[in-house]
Amino acid sequence: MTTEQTTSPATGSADRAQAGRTVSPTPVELRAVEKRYGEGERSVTALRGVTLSFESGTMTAVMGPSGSGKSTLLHCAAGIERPTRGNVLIDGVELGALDEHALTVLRRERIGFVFQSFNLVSALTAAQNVELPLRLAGRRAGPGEVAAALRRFGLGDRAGHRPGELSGGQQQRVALARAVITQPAVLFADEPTGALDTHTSQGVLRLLRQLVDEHGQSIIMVTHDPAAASYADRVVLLADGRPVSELHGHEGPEAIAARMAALETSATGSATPPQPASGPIDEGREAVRS
Ligand SMILES: Nc1ncnc2c1ncn2[C@@H]1O[C@H](COP(=O)(O)OP(=O)(O)OP(=O)(O)O)[C@@H](O)[C@H]1O
Repeated sequence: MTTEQTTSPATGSADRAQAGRTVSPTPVELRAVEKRYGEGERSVTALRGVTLSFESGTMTAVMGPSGSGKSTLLHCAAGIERPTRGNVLIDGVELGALDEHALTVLRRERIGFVFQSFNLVSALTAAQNVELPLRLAGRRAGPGEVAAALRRFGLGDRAGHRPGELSGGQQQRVALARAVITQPAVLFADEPTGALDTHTSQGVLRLLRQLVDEHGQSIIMVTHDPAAASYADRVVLLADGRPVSELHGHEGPEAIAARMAALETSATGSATPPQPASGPIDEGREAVRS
């Protein structure tokens, strides 16, 4: 693993280094990643040689027209799908070299995921949902660890509530607490505000930003929403399975929307992205993608 300790760009990196966890300067790297679905005439090439790296302690938004490959990129980067060609590295570890078990362990320990549809386990309380990734890894939460995680996301008084008793914004905050309880190298967010109203979305986006600025979390977020992308340090625009341009430095939603509009005009095809799992308790494993 080619990791090194660093104290920048945010204090959280220092926190984690002090806690004994190394912080890679490049937590996620894609090298010439291609992804093809199916074979022969009916095959679809979703990613066409994508080379991208993502810096530690930054938030990147991935945007592009429908069918441009955003979800596929996220799923390949997170080790949920295997590329047809090319390499993905998480914390310097090449995913293609890992067998299914090792990949599962790496996903569980080093990757957090939040989805548009929250993917909480409906039969479990907020606290049990947050603790789930630790339990699946065969660990118990430290004393007060789950309560502290819930408080951090403004849910200190909701620990015993089940998802059905929580608002959409509260459910997404439980999902965020669950995604970062393992201190992942990277947090992937797939349309995290897609099911929320504007006001609630802003609350969730501010929390994501706070994770980056105060805790050094690296975040990669797919979104259709220029307002959501404006919270990112960097916006990568995809078209037809390739990155075609980038915006840097907290561009306003109008500038991002204008770039998207230009891309939309040259978009090809449309997509039905893979649907995330949802369901009863034993889908908890799937819900945290471990
Ligand atoms: N499981 C699959 N089997 C076959 N084709 C797929 C599969 N998943 C995605 N595709 C195809 O790959 C291409 C990229 O899909 P992807 O879902 O990554 O795009 P997207 O940019 O996330 O789209 P959207 O914005 O509509 O969610 C599309 O042409 C899509 O039809």
